[in-house]
Amino acid sequence: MNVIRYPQKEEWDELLKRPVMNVDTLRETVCRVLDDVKTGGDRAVMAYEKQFDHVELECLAVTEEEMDEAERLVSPELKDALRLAHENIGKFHASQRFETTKVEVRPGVTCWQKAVPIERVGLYIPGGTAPLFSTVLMLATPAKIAGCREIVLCTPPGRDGKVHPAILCAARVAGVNRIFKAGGVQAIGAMAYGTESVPKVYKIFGPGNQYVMAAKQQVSLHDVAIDMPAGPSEVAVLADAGSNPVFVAADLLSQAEHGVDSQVLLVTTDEALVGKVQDEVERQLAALPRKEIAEQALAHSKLVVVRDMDEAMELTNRYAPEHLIIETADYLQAAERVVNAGSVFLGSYTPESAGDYASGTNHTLPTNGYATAYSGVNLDSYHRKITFQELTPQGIRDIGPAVELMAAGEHLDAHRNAMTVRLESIKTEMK
Ligand SMILES: NC(=O)c1ccc[n+]([C@@H]2O[C@H](COP(=O)([O-])OP(=O)(O)OC[C@H]3O[C@@H](n4cnc5c(N)ncnc54)[C@H](O)[C@@H]3O)[C@@H](O)[C@H]2O)c1
Ligand SMILES: N[C@H](CO)Cc1c[nH]c[nH+]1
Ligand SMILES: [Zn+2]
Repeated sequence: MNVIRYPQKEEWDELLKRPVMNVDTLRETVCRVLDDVKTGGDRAVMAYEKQFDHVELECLAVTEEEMDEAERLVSPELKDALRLAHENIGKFHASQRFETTKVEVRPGVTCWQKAVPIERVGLYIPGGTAPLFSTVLMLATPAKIAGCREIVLCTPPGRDGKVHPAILCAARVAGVNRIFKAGGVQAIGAMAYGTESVPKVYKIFGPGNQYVMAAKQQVSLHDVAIDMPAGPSEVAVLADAGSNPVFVAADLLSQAEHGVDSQVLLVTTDEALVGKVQDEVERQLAALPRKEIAEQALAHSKLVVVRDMDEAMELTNRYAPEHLIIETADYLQAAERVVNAGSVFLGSYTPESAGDYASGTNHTLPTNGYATAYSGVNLDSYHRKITFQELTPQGIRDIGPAVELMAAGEHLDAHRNAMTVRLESIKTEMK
């Protein structure tokens, strides 16, 4: 990991750059695969499954027999863990339910909003580097609470042509309706356009690698809504002289192991902590089975020493990390100053792993600086808000003249007239 001591502000942008792929190469692949899926349907998806996932499929849909087989293969302990996580995620997301309140903005003018579930949603579950069955719970649990009628899931199969059993088990726990074997760009295309077997959905959710993230952004231009850009994982850890280097190193490695393009950042006010964290990273890394992946991610990760907490906060807010762990003595005060982050973990005993799996918050979060503008997945992501209004004759009298005037000012006479005919009708009735 590169150590950067007391960088000048002019150096921050360079320092905070993510290890992203060449945009043109990415776009070229993404557009080609999407076009093929749009025209070729299932056959194109299967051809790309062969090319990218090295698997020959005869059909994309997961069968009931495969679901039952998965149920037998997953240990009772893991099933219990899935149920515990499902319960906590459910509790937290159910607490986000929207209450409809009617507001009488003027006498006779009443407005309200209603949250209506998106009827058919598509969930993408990553499976290239690791089978992220926890993501099934993160995406399907709020979809179910929101009341989405049809929950479709796509995930890349293994080389044996099967979906990882824990993904299928989690899907059953969370109430997913239909599951398809498709990964990467071809999965996003299948859900965006629909194929012979995969239904076209109204909104696609879920994280993925840079191909998946770029494909979601591409289809969102014309074809389907998406939750947000959620790509390679990242974490910034904010630490001071009192922080535990063992915990800090563990937290950095927990995200570095996600993928070679993950990025982890330590921001500290204590120069002496850097060496201790470096030693710990080396020690813990040696014991990791996914050592090679984490090593590559660490190559473009940084340990940054800053002058004080003010600078630390400014730097992390500029970075807008997907996850921010604050392990400083004054973490509650620091938390107040967070403006840009996907999800924040407070104190020494709150590792990001807690939120990744089981505390209840959602782990599907904006990356690559998009935390400046997007929220992570939450209950509202599965809703549309439809507004309603009702005007009485009293309301028409109250706001009618203003509407007439404004419509005339915009030279929209038909708009003005829709109000005028009502005002006249009220006058006539009163006579
Ligand atoms: N932001 C979040 O909320 C969040 C949450 C969980 C995971 N993640 C991230 O999701 C990512 C998962 O990535 P992954 O690769 O393990 O799984 P993935 O399922 O996202 O990607 C695997 C698919 O990528 C496609 N692919 C691979 N190489 C390709 C190529 N050269 N050209 C075209 N397509 C190609 C294949 O079709 C394959 O099925 C990780 O980066 C992880 O950090 C992010
Ligand atoms: N940290 C990931 C989001 O960036 C989510 C995850 C799933 N499994 C483990 N971690
Ligand atoms: Zn993680």
